[in-house]
Amino acid sequence: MPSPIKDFIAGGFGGVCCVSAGQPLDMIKVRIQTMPRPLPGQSPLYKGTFDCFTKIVKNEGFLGLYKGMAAPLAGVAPMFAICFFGFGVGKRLQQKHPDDVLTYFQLFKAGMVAGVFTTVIMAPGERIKCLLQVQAAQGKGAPVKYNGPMDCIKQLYKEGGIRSLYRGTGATLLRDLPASGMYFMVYEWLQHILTPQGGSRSDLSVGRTLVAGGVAGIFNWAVAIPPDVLKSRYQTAPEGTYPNGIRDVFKQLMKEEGILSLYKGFTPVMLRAFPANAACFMGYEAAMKTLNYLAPNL
Ligand SMILES: CC(=O)O[C@H](CC(=O)[O-])C[N+](C)(C)C
Repeated sequence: MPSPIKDFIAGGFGGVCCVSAGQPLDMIKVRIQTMPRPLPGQSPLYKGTFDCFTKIVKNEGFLGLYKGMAAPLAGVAPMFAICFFGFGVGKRLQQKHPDDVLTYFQLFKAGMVAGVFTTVIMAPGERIKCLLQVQAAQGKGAPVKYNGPMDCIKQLYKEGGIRSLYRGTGATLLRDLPASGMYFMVYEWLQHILTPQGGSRSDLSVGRTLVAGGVAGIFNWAVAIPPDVLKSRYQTAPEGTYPNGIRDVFKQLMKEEGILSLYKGFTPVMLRAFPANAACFMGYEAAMKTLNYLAPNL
């Protein structure tokens, strides 16, 4: 019988693996999604993923790619812990008996439950992360508003209380409910179809777990990118820019940049999605196996 505590601990370890493997490409994604629109005759700040990568390394050093990583590590490990815990809850809510096998649609719904759980941490975490990443994009010499994640939390709270910290919650839910559903359903589906006949899903196979985790990450983001673009814009805009929330962001983007702007950052997102989530599920499964060995009754 899967234990909620083990789901929580193993999920947290999966999150640490995910951030470590995915941070540089996440940085590139947010920089591309939020770069200012070039004026007529000007060339864009970043011409693409590789250009953005080389500019960050040239202007800020290699460690520039890992700027703002303390916040994701502190936020993402608990977020993944809650996410895997929430997935477990979502599954249990639909089972009459712990051994009941769920359909893929039921796994999708359990993933959506995980999405609801994670938003509590994800919404403020993403707001802080995006603000710090965009601030870093302004380069050396530009005025620094936030001196790190804690200062960012304090200032946001002072400016607008909890509401300001949680700005973008609707957009985060819009992104993470279907995306998390997809994430867990695809992972379980691939684990199932890649398990050889006569083998068991619970035998840990590194190759199968990496493929299933990596592809689950790709499917997660295929669904998540458009709401993610709206969310990043909304969460990093000065107060009052979009009085009707992401509806205003959507209208402005459609008017000024067209439908393709909803896929801004597609390349770095997809380049990150496979390794980051392969590492995440590998970390989760390895931690779960270790916990089952060390503490079978937990
Ligand atoms: C948006 C996000 O954090 O997606 C997670 C995968 C990733 O690439 O970080 C999945 N999930 C939202 C289910 C935690």
